[in-house]
Amino acid sequence: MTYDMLLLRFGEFTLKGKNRSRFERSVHNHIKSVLRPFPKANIIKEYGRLYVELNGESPEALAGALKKVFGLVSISPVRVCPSELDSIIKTAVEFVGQKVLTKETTFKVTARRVWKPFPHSSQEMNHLVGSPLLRAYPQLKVQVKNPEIELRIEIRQERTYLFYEVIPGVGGFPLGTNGKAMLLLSGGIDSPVAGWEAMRRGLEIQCVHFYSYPYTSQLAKEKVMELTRILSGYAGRLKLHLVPFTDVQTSFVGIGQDNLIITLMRRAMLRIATTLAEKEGALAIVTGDSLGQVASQTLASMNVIGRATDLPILRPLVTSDKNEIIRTAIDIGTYETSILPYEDCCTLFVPKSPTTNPNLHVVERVEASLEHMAARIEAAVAGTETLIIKPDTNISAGSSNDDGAVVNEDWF
Ligand SMILES: Nc1ncnc2c1ncn2[C@@H]1O[C@H](COP(=O)(O)OP(=O)(O)OP(=O)(O)O)[C@@H](O)[C@H]1O
Repeated sequence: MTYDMLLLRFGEFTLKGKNRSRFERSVHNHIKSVLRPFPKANIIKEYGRLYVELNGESPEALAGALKKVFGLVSISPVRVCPSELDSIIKTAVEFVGQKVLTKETTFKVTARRVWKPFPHSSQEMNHLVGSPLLRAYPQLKVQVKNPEIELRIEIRQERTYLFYEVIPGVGGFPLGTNGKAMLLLSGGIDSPVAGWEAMRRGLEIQCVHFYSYPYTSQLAKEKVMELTRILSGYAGRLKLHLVPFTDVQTSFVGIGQDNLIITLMRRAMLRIATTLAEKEGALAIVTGDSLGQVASQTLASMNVIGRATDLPILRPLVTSDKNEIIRTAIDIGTYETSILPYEDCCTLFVPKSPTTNPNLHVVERVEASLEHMAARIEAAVAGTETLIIKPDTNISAGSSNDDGAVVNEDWF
């Protein structure tokens, strides 16, 4: 099938109101970044719409890449012709002729006259194009409901578009148009999905990962870097803050409060993430919590943990079932990496039965009794190494090692 262009459709919000130019700029940049591997493709902007000229690039491959662009509602590969009746009929006959038609292929024409000065209404066009098609291809049979072929024709002033398919995009808001947030990224299944959902809602994210060397390995760290690399495919590039958490975490061990360890750890994570957020100008913290999934994700736990920060905590997965989360993880490409068996610091020193109902006063009293906690938290922030990761970053080759930060210069 020969197509000339891809027609891109966006949510209404991108087309109207005072945010329009900001939204458009963001979408345009995002499209440019995902289409970088297709040098012949050319983005054109016309009458508030975006099109991609194929110039020989594969429409399937381009549509696959464009499914990473937030705010994009649907994509149609189109043939184009001048907005003149003869030309539209000729192009339609040729276009349908490229389809494999069996003995009785059901079809219909759905025309839409957007450019009102065009002399034939949408209804008239259905007949004016349908009749020559029936004459040219006697195997076609008109069927209004669920035909095998629906030839759609959109008549605009600049040109007319003919197409069959409307391929769904991911929707949401253009990247970064709703502010900035810190994503607490573990190596698990949930937090990368939460990060993707947050980006889809227009948030720019920066990832924060806590590791406890030597209890957690270099491989565990590289796994999180790889997850960040995959997520960066949706953002162009992402910052990853790697926080040394060993000192803070081990200070909770052996104080006779084993059932509170996870609560204490999570609160410390939030305090560190809040400081990093302030430095980076982020206004929220995103986590992969899903209500009731584990002890630290009961409502009572979330309540006590969440009070360690003044920033809003966004939990995109809070009401999702595990199966739904896994399905999204597979779709966005993070699942295979998430299930690699490298340990997360949260699984260390964890008691058999952590509390599901921590008491805020008790937790605060325990925290107040811990020596040098503020200094340990400060040291963790100071020791944080920040990487910039892009889709083509080679994680194992240029990665940081356990002795300190070795960051490949190309990443910046
Ligand atoms: N080492 C870590 N670094 C950064 N954030 C973390 C870390 N461990 C946990 N988190 C954050 O806390 C949330 C809850 O973690 P937990 O391990 O209890 O649950 P989970 O359901 O297994 O989540 P995930 O699948 O994302 O690991 C995670 O989704 C993540 O946002």
